[in-house]
Amino acid sequence: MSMIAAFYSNKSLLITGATGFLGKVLMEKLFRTSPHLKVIYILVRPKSGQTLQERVFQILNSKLFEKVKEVCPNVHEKIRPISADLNQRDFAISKEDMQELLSCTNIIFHCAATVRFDAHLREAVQLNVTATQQLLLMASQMPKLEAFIHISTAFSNCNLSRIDEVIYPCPVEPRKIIDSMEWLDDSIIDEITPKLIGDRPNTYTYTKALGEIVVQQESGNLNVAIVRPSIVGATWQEPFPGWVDNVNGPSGLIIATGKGFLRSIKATPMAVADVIPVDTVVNLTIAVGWYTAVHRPKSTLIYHSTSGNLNPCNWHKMGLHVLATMEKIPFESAFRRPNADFTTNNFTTQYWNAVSHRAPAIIYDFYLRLTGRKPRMLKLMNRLLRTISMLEYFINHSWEWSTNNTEMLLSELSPEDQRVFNFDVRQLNWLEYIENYVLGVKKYLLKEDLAGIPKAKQHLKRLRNIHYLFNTALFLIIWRLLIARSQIARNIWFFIVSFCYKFISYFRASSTLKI
Ligand SMILES: CCCCCCCCCCCCCCCCCCCCCCCCCCCC(=O)SCCNC(=O)CCNC(=O)[C@H](O)C(C)(C)COP(=O)(O)OP(=O)(O)OC[C@H]1O[C@@H](n2cnc3c(N)ncnc32)[C@H](O)[C@@H]1OP(=O)(O)O
Ligand SMILES: NC(=O)C1=CN([C@@H]2O[C@H](COP(=O)(O)OP(=O)(O)OC[C@H]3O[C@@H](n4cnc5c(N)ncnc54)[C@H](OP(=O)(O)O)[C@@H]3O)[C@@H](O)[C@H]2O)C=CC1
Repeated sequence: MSMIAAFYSNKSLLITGATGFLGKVLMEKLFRTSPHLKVIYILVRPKSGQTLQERVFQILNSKLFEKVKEVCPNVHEKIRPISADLNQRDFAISKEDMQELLSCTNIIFHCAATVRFDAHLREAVQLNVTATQQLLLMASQMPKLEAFIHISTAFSNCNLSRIDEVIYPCPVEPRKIIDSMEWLDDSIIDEITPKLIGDRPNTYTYTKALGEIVVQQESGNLNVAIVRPSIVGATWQEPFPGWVDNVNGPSGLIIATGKGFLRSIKATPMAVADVIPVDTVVNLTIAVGWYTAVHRPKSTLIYHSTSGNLNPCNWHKMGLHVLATMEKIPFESAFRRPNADFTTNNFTTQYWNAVSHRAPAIIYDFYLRLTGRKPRMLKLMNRLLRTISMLEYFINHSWEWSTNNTEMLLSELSPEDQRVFNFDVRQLNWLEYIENYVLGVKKYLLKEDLAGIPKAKQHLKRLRNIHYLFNTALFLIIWRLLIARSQIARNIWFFIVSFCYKFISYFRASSTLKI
């Protein structure tokens, strides 16, 4: 029997960000391994015209939760959605709900965040720092609380190249930043943002670092721990391989590559691609919840959920694996054949962006116009290039994360727990993982039927022929223009033609002689 699964039985948990990528996988695993847990409170806001109940219904009826419904048929009774907006004071939670949360919660998993790289500093501070502070205040009023687990990111200190499982200070105290956001207007915030974030690439990583300091400073007597995942990817094993439901991080780039939009990218091929499967992160998080509650470490422990130092894979290898998989499992209706070259400096990046990305988009838009349709490809391409430019920082640097606490925790688990809550990334086979990832993107994100693979392959063949035809036509046109204008080109042309003529004559003569 798993000790960790038994620990969560009969417990009341509170999860923020449960409707997000990581939160859903966390809920799924908790229900599947501890079907006797009492309740999971989730803080949810109404969104896209859906009520809380509709959002929960949609999650429970997704493929991700199919296995849960077998082991825990009354799962819908065990999820208690609480209307909350983490941007509001007291999260806009009703008095009754707040009372219930305060008196019943045993463990908190704080996953909610804005993960956008372009979030305005005010918005990022509100969600990633102030909301964490408020949640800690709530937690301090919970008599039954056993552990508070905060999800941060391994990139919160990405301005350093070697990162230990410790909290690093920031030059300006989070409390001062929180206060200043209340009275500074947007234009001043815009002006000071670059100075505050310093050598970090965006407000996301900066505010996640501030969030960690808040956890350390304001946790009082609570048992707290921080989990820092790196680049979270599709599931490795559970509940089934390759599950993913948003385009963040690598998933969007896999789509862009498979559909033939992304053909080159500025990346350091030998830099470590620190991707970590979402189920590995979730297993570690659940184990951390158990360990923090049961062992009550004296200080706040940080756990890195990274792959680089235990099972490294670089971007070059990953790119090759992705492309090789796309040969076998192509995506439907690709714009061009999947291919991806690495560029290493700004000049070649600009050149290939013009030649490989914008030029084909302009030609395609011209074709759309000719056929009476609205041009859209250049706009789409420009948005993609903007997105890529924001991700570039992470594929052009390498980091070394120590994983002492994570390895210590693994050694503390019973063999059964190591199996049920496996977060040993050394067992990950990258080739197999990437194949399942690409397949998962096709099935769960693009919702493409596998029966369409032969047609997709046919389409790629057609694109290859168009590519050859286009290149031949282009070559002939350029050559014709050159011959018309340059004596050197004419001389070369006559030389080639006479050489071919002589070669053919010699070949004919020798074959006649043999007869
Ligand atoms: C095992 C996987 C291997 C991966 C290999 C990749 C496959 C390529 C093979 C080819 C070989 C080349 C290999 C090169 C290396 C690949 C790089 C791999 C990824 C590196 C990712 C680094 C992430 C670092 C993570 C740090 C960890 C964290 O803690 S944060 C969590 C992650 N957060 C994010 O990822 C958020 C990033 N997104 C944003 O901030 C915003 O989306 C935006 C600011 C970029 C854009 O915002 P905008 O308002 O314009 O609109 P939005 O609605 O959000 O999206 C606009 C359009 O862009 C598309 N989109 C969004 N994200 C991505 C994406 N990651 N990749 C591609 N496209 C993306 C989105 O669909 C929208 O499309 P349209 O509607 O059609 O315009
Ligand atoms: N994905 C990754 O690559 C990585 C993620 N992380 C961390 O993991 C955690 C989870 O990330 P991930 O699941 O990918 O992110 P998602 O963007 O998928 O999910 C974010 C969650 O936060 C919720 N949320 C956002 N704003 C509010 C609000 N105002 N009130 C209530 N809820 C809100 C969202 O709710 P809603 O559905 O209503 O929008 C959603 O449930 C984050 O802390 C992130 O920093 C760390 C490293 C890498």
